[in-house]
Amino acid sequence: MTLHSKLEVLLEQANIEAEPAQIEQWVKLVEQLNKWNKAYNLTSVRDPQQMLSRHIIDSLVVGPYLQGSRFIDVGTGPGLPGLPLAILKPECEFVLLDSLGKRIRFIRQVCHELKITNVVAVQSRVEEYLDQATPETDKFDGVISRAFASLSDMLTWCAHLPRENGAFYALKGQYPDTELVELPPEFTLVESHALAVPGVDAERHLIIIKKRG
Ligand SMILES: C[S@@+](CC[C@H](N)C(=O)[O-])C[C@H]1O[C@@H](n2cnc3c(N)ncnc32)[C@H](O)[C@@H]1O
Repeated sequence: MTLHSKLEVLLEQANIEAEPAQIEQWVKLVEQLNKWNKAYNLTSVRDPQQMLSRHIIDSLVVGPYLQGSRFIDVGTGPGLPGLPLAILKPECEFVLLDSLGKRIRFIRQVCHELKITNVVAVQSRVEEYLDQATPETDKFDGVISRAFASLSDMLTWCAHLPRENGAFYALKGQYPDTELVELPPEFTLVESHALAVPGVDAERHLIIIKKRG
């Protein structure tokens, strides 16, 4: 089965509607991940067919929960989940941030090749990116992360990034009971969702957290 047809099946199973041009961009993203993986050590998933479910669909299932128009993906690595989401939501702006230069160079190269215009890739430690004095317009409706840090560390390092009423979206494996007990007191869990990811047997959960009002 080609990557294209396999992705079409997975998208249908996940109830994700997409234009042919978007499907083509996700396939090209997988091809770029596969091409640069050895040189840049981008992901431990080596099989492009596996990348479709474990990277593309696993990122896209977050899409329906995002509220707003400006997002940051912290610890994005090779652009996950930020790049698949930016392709899904071309009307939104995405900042993709990672401390490692080679991952940011990969994202810039992919954006150039795939003509993705709603992504800005930033090399920085998240703790050093923006500060309390940053205007609201430069802050974010959503701070997204996957496989980045404990909830407590993520919230502490990223507390200055959301706009007023903005949210944190953390993509986790098993439901993170222990991490939720240890949330810093100024934050509260607003929603959690068990996610079904076609082609992925492991548990997936989306945790949505906000600052207390
Ligand atoms: C395990 S990888 C996950 C990458 C991607 N989100 C994914 O799901 O495949 C964690 C990433 O976080 C980045 N990272 C770790 N600490 C960071 C920090 N303080 N600021 C920015 N990036 C950081 C690492 O360079 C790495 O690319």
